[in-house]
Amino acid sequence: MRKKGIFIAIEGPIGAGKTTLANLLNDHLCYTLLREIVEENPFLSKFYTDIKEYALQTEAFFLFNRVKQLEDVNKNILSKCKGVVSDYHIVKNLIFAGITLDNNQFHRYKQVYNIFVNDLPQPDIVIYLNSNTDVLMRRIACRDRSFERQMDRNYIDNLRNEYKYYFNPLSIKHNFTGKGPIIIEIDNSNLDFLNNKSDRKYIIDKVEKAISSLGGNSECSN
Ligand SMILES: Nc1ncnc2c1ncn2[C@@H]1O[C@H](COP(=O)(O)OP(=O)(O)OP(=O)(O)O)[C@@H](O)[C@H]1O
Ligand SMILES: Nc1nc(=O)c2ncn([C@H]3C[C@H](O)[C@@H](CO)O3)c2[nH]1
Repeated sequence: MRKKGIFIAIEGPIGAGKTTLANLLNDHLCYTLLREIVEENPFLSKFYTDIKEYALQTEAFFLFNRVKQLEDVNKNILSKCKGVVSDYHIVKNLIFAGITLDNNQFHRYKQVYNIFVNDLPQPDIVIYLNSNTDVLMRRIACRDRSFERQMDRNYIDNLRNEYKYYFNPLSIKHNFTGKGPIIIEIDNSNLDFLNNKSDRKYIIDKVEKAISSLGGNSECSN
């Protein structure tokens, strides 16, 4: 019998489809949805005009907000044996900070990250969503957030590479705490899980299989 609810986190570069998939999975599973803070970050739009200048404030804000969100979710949801679908994993702080901060800042940021992350709930399942850079750029443009209009292709390319490094099977043990989550890697370049039933089933089947291997419940109870 599990003592905690199943915790599923979705990760991947900007525009990979995390929020879209989190909504869809959550509708299917009837878990609690945890959404990342975006518009609330007062530094983010300035960050996109001058990454070097605003990186430290931006990364610090994201880190401390996520720590608070995950502490709350642990106390109020997971510990009551209810499941959570999150559209981020805390490791994204290191992935972004690794390319936006200078070496000195990153070294100090990582020390703070490590202090907090050990006490946070770790996901049981991580869905790593990826797409090629052309598709990511196209989807970011279609979504048309005002602060992402001048998105630099090199930034997205660097992010994709950093994600690849973090989710490389050889480095997963080192990058994720505890015994490590079940990782489900999905290339979302040619899928359309919003409109295509079989694409949706493809993902849901994988997730349900992972949930049942953990002794969890993937059926909606209401
Ligand atoms: N498989 C797909 N096919 C077509 N469009 C998609 C697909 N997945 C996502 N999209 C679209 O791409 C855009 C980006 O998706 P979404 O907002 O879910 O990405 P995200 O990974 O949450 O991004 P961010 O990192 O910025 O939060 C949205 O407009 C969404 O509708
Ligand atoms: N610098 C930086 N660090 C983060 O931890 C981080 N997390 C998300 N984002 C940006 C990406 C999208 O524009 C938007 C939505 O994901 O917010 C981040 N940017």
